Amino acid sequence: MNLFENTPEIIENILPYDGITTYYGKIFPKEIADLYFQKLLSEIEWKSDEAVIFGKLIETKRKVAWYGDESFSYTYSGRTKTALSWTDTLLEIKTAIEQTSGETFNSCLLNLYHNGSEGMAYHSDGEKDLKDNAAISSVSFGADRKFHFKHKTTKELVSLVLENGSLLMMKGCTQKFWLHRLPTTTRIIKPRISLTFRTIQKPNNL
Ligand SMILES: O=C(O)CCC(=O)C(=O)O
Ligand SMILES: [Fe+2]
Repeated sequence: MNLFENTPEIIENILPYDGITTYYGKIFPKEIADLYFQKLLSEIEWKSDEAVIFGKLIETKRKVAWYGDESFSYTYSGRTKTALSWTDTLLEIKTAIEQTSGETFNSCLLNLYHNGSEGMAYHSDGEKDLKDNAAISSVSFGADRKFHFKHKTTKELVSLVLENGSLLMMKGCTQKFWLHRLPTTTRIIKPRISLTFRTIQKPNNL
């Protein structure tokens, strides 16, 4: 596959200050992105996510999965999860992302949003297991969805559309200063899969 056949317009930094978030645009051609969407839909062990909201354990409609180099444990939204081993498809995508960005990753959190009624509320990914200031790259397949950033103190908003086959990379101090969310919408009736590649810090005794 030649990733550079259709070199997309790169937006080096979509944030005005306090972080670096690069939008690489559609790094996969449509046919390849559609194929990856179908493969991921059937191959990944999708599970409902669990979150504690007002002291109650809630199951999300959005499905999630967690893959990595080793059986890492990772705490996300207050719940601890253990990573499954990479599939061939995930390794292929990971290699493409690493080549495009020059960054490396050891794990990936996947999200499946069945339609626009499912999203993710404002948060930042600064959990203690994540390496400080390491890049987080988000690959999108399926329906195009809006993505919002909000500065934690100035409240400035930045919005973009994450397209089918696109790559967004959050790095530097982005997580420290900015929240991000995937807003819900009634307009979108098709599903979307996102892959967020991350670097989990290994405990010192491993
Ligand atoms: O689906 C997305 O693009 C965002 C997912 C996200 O922010 C996360 O998993 O932390
Ligand atoms: Fe996130």
